[in-house]
Amino acid sequence: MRIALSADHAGYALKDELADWLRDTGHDLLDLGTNGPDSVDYPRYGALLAEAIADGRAELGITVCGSGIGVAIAANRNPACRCAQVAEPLSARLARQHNDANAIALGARLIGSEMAKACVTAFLDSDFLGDRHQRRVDQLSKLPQEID
Ligand SMILES: O=C(CO)[C@H](O)[C@H](O)[C@H](O)COP(=O)(O)O
Repeated sequence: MRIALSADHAGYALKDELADWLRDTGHDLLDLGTNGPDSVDYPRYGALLAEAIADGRAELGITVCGSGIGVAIAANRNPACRCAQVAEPLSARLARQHNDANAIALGARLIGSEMAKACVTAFLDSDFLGDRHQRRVDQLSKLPQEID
């Protein structure tokens, strides 16, 4: 399973730290940048992550900006992406179990690297529970056209 990573300038250092850690633990990664501190705009990096998931280059994604909010909003513009902004591991676990999230967004200005790693571990170690949650995820896929 390949994991895509992306970040803006506010998130690239945490993204790179997570990439080193994930590589060391044997994960296959797709690093979509950015790769330095020069200011860039987060919509591109949220969108690049979602595109990699949509076209099958990655199964899961981790995206980072200052708060995690901007990249999450951008990623979720792609209907193939269900990206949850998380700041603690329970939310990361529930995002997989209930929402079948295929990406998480982290805020490098909000949480430290140990909390970020705890979120990533919870996300990667959890599975979608299906059942009633599948019905709701199916409904998400039909939005905004069909609201019962
Ligand atoms: O999109 C964001 C907020 O929703 C991110 O935190 C960005 O990283 C942030 O806005 C970048 O801010 P900067 O002042 O340009 O570094």
